[in-house]
Amino acid sequence: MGPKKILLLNGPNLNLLGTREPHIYGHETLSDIETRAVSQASSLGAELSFFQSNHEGALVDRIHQARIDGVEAIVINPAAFTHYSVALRDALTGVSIPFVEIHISNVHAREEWRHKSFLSDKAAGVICGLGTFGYKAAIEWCVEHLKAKENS
Ligand SMILES: O=C1C[C@@](O)(C(=O)O)C[C@@H](O)[C@@H]1O
Repeated sequence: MGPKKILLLNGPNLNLLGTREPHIYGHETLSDIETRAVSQASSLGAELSFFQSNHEGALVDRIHQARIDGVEAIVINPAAFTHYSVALRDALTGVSIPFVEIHISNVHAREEWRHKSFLSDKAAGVICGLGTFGYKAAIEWCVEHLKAKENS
């Protein structure tokens, strides 16, 4: 059996990380996050691919492709789509791949409409407010989870 496949997805405006409201989202760029994620996964014996889009349909398509590619876990920061996308929820539940929802900021300490997520109740877990460290924690969990599943 080959290495466990993990997919990292980022939604709209996260391509602007580094310059986008740094007091909320910090100074790291998306490329910093993706590069670190690839090497973290590989050091844990997994294989990570990544994708960012500002378009809901493109993310839906990538989620469908994940099933064809044999991806076993998804880490997703759905960004603004979190708060209103039935399509992303249906795509994630439709492919039946466990996913971790992550947010860089603590959405519960922000505007009330950010408290609602269309994904959280379907997620294996939700991480928010830990900055970009949340990605690292989510990836580590995915690898542990997949290993435990394999050995059970
Ligand atoms: O774009 C984003 C980023 C975010 O998902 C976060 O990572 O904190 C929080 C969302 O409310 C927001 O729309």
